Amino acid sequence: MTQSTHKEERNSSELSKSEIRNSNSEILTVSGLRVYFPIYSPFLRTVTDHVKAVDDVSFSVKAGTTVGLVGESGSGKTTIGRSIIKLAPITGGQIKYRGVDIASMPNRPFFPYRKKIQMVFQDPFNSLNPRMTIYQVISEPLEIHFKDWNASKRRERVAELLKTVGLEADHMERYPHEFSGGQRQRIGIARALAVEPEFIICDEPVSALDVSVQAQIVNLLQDLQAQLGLTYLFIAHDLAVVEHISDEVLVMTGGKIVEQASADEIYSNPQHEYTRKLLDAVPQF
Ligand SMILES: Nc1ncnc2c1ncn2[C@@H]1O[C@H](COP(=O)(O)OP(=O)(O)OP(=O)(O)O)[C@@H](O)[C@H]1O
Repeated sequence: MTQSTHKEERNSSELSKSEIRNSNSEILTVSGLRVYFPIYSPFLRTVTDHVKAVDDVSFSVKAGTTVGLVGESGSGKTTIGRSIIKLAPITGGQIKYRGVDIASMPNRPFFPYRKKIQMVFQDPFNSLNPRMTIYQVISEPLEIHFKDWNASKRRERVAELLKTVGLEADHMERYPHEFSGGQRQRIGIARALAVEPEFIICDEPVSALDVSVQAQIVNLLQDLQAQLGLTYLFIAHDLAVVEHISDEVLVMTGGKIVEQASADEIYSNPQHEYTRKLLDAVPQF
């Protein structure tokens, strides 16, 4: 990529960020999404059934907002997140990003969308390669998406990203095991931010952390949303975690969305029995 093309790309991404902040339009629309995993019988040597991990799911996410996706383990939350970035095979339905159907898109044209849509994973320790320095971890997506950047430009960007997530620039020479769980999640967030995404799928980003650290990471994500106009799909198994960060909440069980409402409505007037069950599990202080 030439320097001028790169500049144009940065300008257009800055333009789209201000558009995001100023618009309240839908950035992601999922319609009738199905993800069925085949169950193969080694005895019969054929597919005998399917796990309906995601079964006719529809929802949309407005730009600059957070949609919380809540449900118990195995309800299909991660599969939805993974299907948005083509890490899970889509059986049927549509996923539109800014009006373009990305579900049916081959990998090559999907590449620029993959830059706009990033994922933050649950377990920061497992998701970071222990043999890579923090510089290598964060600069990896830069090498993929900004191929014309030289090493000094990448170092500059990594230093800036570390400061953005509340760490020090000289942390880039260290290894993941030298950081606490909360710091490692900050590193995971810096890596996701590296390529200037618009939309971040946060897959249980605080579930592995102590409660006090959870609040710090949720606050950081909220600050970043305000600064950068980010849109989040925030996955959690616990309604308490999504309460403060979500504008809308989707409640999921058995591959289906059973309730969809604003965070306030979900808490004050839950309609579905399963939502009430999840609320009963929220600790009272
Ligand atoms: N690659 C796969 N092959 C077969 N079945 C799968 C695969 N991935 C997920 N599943 C199944 O799909 C269902 C939904 O899984 P998923 O991980 O999306 O749920 P989840 O709500 O995110 O749960 P958790 O919080 O435990 O990750 C589960 O029954 C799971 O076993």
